[in-house]
Amino acid sequence: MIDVIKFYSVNDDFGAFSNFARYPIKIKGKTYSTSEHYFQAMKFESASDQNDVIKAKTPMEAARKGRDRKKKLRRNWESIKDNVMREAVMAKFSQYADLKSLLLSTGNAQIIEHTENDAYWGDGGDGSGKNMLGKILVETRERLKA
Ligand SMILES: Nc1nc(O)c(N)c(N[C@@H]2O[C@H](COP(=O)(O)O)[C@@H](O)[C@H]2O)n1
Repeated sequence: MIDVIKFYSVNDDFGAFSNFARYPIKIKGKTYSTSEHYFQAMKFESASDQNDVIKAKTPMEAARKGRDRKKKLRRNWESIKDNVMREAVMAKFSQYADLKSLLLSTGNAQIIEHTENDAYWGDGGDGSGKNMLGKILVETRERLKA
């Protein structure tokens, strides 16, 4: 029984867990090319800034646009970002039966976004990061089991 699952690249065994995986999601009647597009677009209040992210051709481009500090970040972004991620991840895993099965197939394993590029959503590469995305995936799995 695997008790720790690590992912990062979309080509990893569990690469579908990455927000960069190409699964369009629908939230409040709008379609986003990936969960990364949704997450990055929600950083902004202005519809034109959101649309600029939404129209990005790749999740990496969406991330670059979302990280562009020339755009005006939502005032309360730091306090809402975990819930925005929860919403994106739940949308993705509830809208695709194959993804839901993959997530449920991990049983009770810990899930870790393993990367030195990210010490908040990921583990920072050496385990010192918060691994918030991994934790939200586990939370989502438990909600989908219920
Ligand atoms: N592929 C990739 N490259 C990076 O540089 C990353 N930091 C991540 N992590 C993902 O980035 C998203 C959040 O980005 P913000 O730094 O909050 O803008 C989130 O999807 C992480 O899983 N991935």
